[in-house]
Amino acid sequence: MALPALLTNFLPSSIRPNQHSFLLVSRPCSSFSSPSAISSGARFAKCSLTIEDQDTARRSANWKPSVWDYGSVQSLNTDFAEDKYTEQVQRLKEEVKGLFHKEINQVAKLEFIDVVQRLGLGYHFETDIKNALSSIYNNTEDAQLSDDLYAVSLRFRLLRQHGYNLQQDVFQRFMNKMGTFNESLKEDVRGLLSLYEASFHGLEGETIVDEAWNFASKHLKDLNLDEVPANLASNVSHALDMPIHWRPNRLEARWFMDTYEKQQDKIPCLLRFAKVDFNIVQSIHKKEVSNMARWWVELGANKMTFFRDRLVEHYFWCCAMVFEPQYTEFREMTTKLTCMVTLIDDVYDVYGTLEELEVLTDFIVRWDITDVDKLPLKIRACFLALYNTTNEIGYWMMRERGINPIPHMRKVWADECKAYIKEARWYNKGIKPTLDEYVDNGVTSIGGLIMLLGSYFLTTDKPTEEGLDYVSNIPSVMHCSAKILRLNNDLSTSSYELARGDNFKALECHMNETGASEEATREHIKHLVRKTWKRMNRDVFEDYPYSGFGPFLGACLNLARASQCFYQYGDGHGLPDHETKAHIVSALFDPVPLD
Ligand SMILES: CC(C)=CCC/C(C)=C/COP(=O)(O)OP(=O)(O)O
Ligand SMILES: [Mg+2]
Repeated sequence: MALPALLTNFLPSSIRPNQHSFLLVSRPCSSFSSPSAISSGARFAKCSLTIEDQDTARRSANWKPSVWDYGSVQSLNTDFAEDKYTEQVQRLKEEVKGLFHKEINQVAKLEFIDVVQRLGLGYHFETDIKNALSSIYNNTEDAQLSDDLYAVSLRFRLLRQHGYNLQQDVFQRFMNKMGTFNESLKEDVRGLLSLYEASFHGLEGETIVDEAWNFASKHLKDLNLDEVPANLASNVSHALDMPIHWRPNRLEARWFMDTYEKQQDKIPCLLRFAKVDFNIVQSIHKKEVSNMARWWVELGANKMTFFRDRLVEHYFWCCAMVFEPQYTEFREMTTKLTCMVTLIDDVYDVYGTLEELEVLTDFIVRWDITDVDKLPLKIRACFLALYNTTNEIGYWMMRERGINPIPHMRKVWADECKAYIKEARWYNKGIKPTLDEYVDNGVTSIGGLIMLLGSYFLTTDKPTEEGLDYVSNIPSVMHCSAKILRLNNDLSTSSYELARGDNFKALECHMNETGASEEATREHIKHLVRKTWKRMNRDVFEDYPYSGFGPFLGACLNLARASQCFYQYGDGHGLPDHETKAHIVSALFDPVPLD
């Protein structure tokens, strides 16, 4: 019997135990034409055409196939799920819990909390951390907490992270009459680094925190790292690459374990706990991603090669949003929704003609499959996949949690498809929107809103109609998260998108509107990203009227963090065979070695 295309596409090339190469697909793939420079203004640049579905001329993105072998993903080893590790972790947890009650000075306590969080263990000690920070917030007697740049910045960062709106004035004593930081502080590398990390917790209008960011960034970049102790130097490079506040916690934990290991004053039971816990949680994630691979293969999604086949990457986005072990339903169902986002995004951006997309939009807005045969075969299959997946999740929610989210999900899908069709019309009519018009629409067309809606109702035991209404009306925190995702995406993908024939993205809109250079435009968009982070930092301080919002707020921050990481070095979603692959291997597939 001939193998279906999916299986022949994903046969493993070689198997090497103890490495994850066996998970990777090795086969020649069509080369992706390199993008023309943005600044060349290639508005309707070349794209290859193929004839499919009723002889319609279509664009093609020549997507690279998945880098993962789905057969291997379905049979991942989940050794750390065994009882012996769970028992070990319980013992270690008790031991570490005891350390929270040890009498140590306030700065040492802050450092301890920071290490616990960076090792990925914060979720085990939410109450202990809350209690410790509350007493540190109320302590005004420890001189080091107000006079030492390192300690003041660390305290500011951790308190802000946990919802205390500490005033920016705490940095005033390090500044001169000109309103800038004292130049002598540039010798204090540890202090500068701590100030730099703290400055990412600023709010709009906080000029002192902005100045802190300018000052610390400049002097950290100017350092000769060869003259700095090795571990500190490595922390500085890591921070300049991406601040802690913008990093997905699982990736940070994996990196930080190796760094902490080299620290002279490390606490061995804490490190051991971090390693074993990481591997246990990873085993849960592996089980989930293998379930997802099974679903994807059974769906036969490979037969629709005109969209990006990125199942594992989609799962990784969801895992970055909410990683804690108890949220399997969120990760699995939202992975399915994210697959649908990519599928439908590619139908609108590349595959469909404007006329077909107008009809498709009408079907999605009406949420009605009557006369679905009016749609061309492949587009019909996509619509049905999206429709069935959404309804299946709605049915599960009704059965398990007694509430029907389908009307809310329908609304978000409808809004998303209306945003897509607007972009398709712009493209087809040669309309060049202003940056504001574009971003306003782009926050919806990036697809994150459906994932964030899911992060409310799929992580809450008792979702309510009021909570669903609130989230589906897109509160500011959710809007900011999607905006950061959109801007980061455009910073990295628009040159490719223009080359294959897609609408103007943020960069081109701004360049077209203002005549600014590509370089200046990139700086402007990065500035908008930082500005949006500041708004989101404030939004998480708000009092939310509904219970069970914790994971939702975390997911908003974490989706933005995931976008910082996926798009940091290019299009890590569309072309995921570099940094994204390495991230997935280290966070999802490779256990931490235990000695
Ligand atoms: C986190 C999410 C939503 C992941 C889903 C993948 C996705 C649609 C990415 C953006 O694709 P793109 O680069 O083609 O975006 P667009 O076409 O909107 O510019
Ligand atoms: Mg697209």
